[in-house]
Amino acid sequence: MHTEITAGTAIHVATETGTLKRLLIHSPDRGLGKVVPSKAQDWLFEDIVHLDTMRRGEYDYYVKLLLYFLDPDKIKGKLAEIDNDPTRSFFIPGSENYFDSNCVVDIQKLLGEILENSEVRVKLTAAICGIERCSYNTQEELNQYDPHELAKIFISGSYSDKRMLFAPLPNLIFMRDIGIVINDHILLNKPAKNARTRESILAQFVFFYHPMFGKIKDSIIEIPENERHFLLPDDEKASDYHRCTLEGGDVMMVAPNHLVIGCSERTSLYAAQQVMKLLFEKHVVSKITIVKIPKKRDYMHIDTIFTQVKKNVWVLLGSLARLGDEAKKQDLLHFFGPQDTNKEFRILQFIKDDERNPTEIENLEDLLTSISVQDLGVTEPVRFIYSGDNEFPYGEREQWTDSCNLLALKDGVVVGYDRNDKTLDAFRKHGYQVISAKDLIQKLEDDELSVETLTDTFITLPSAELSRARGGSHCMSMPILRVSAP
Ligand SMILES: NC(=O)NCCC[C@H](N)C(=O)O
Repeated sequence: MHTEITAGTAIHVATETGTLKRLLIHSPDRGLGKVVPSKAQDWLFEDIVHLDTMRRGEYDYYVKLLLYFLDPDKIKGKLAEIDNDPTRSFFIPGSENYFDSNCVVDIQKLLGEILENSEVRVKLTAAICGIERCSYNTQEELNQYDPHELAKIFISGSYSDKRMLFAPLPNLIFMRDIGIVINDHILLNKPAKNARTRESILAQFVFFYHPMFGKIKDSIIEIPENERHFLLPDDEKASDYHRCTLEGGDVMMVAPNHLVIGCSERTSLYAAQQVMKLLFEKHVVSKITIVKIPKKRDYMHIDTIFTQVKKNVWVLLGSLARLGDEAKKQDLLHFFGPQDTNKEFRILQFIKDDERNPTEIENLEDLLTSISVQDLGVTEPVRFIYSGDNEFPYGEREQWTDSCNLLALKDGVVVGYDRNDKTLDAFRKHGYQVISAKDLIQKLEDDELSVETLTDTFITLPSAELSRARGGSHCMSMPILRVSAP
């Protein structure tokens, strides 16, 4: 396994909290600095962002942290030099000082590498120019570009001289959504929103052509479109039962045998059903749970309402969980049937070869308990930490800024945003130490702490700008290799 990790070709994810060894990310690029207020919502941002703060003051900490955990040789001993470089060259793919890790991998680097092959360059340029309606001359011109500069253009939508060619891809920082590793397979997405279409084409080419994924080329799963859908008038398509869309934030590999799929604003029931069929046929997993959540911008994907912290610990939004139901039952007004968002909430579990007899699971806590106990073999009590400590109105407020969207670097050690004070208090009450990424990185650099001995820790990332983009550290990662603790 070790040689494979160094060579960078092992692909395997079977849990949400096994020690993270390799992942795909994308650092905020120049395209994010081009979002204007009138387009922010079309491009799925709540606001425009300050790019320099987002990079230097926030995202760069995420990268440094990931390097300390996954590839420390690339960073240890160099912190002062990195922090004192006003050009941030350490973080810029293609620059002389770029960290260039096989473990913390920016998709832009992989894209540049596949574009070095002229056949791939011609095909991908034609595909991008096709969806972006570029002229033939533009297509010819792009084919002549340096491959790594072309990768930047495809992602940012603009030339290095600042001219815009097409829209940016501000959401590519949310790498989770472009695909998901399920054991040793990769499931590619089918984005629900036009703003994310180009991302999925770039990802498709990277997964099919980059040698990092060469060994599993036959294990890349694409969901076929539904032929019934083609014949519907446009105005019926959006609400259509046969719509086929799926985004990675709705797919969670919780245990080697068990995949959870969210049906949400972004992932349709039809797509979930297709994935189930394909994965059961290929014997990739034996259990699939579908969690249907209200189609609301606030919830977007299931990883915005719950993520796993440790084999026996989960963070979740109380109002969509059992706690929310109990609170409602105590409110006599509920007999008069006010709007109940939970009525759209449903959990069904399907077992391979008995798909026609799914089991209904009453609430999120029961599902998460069964994953911890039955699938992961936990013997200690299963614990739930609620967004905003489930105190009104902080549960909802902090969920909006990604309190439930945490990335586990290893079992019990998670990264999340610093702004969710009540959720952080809840973590402290459950015995977690809370430490800022900045302090932790310095302590790792000074050998005052070590990654190996860290347990039950919440690492906070600065998040004023990042949270405007509507995703957290779970969304910003696409794990490719995790090694589970015995
Ligand atoms: N998995 C996630 O929840 N990803 C967050 C995606 C945020 C992005 N602005 C979007 O709306 O698609």
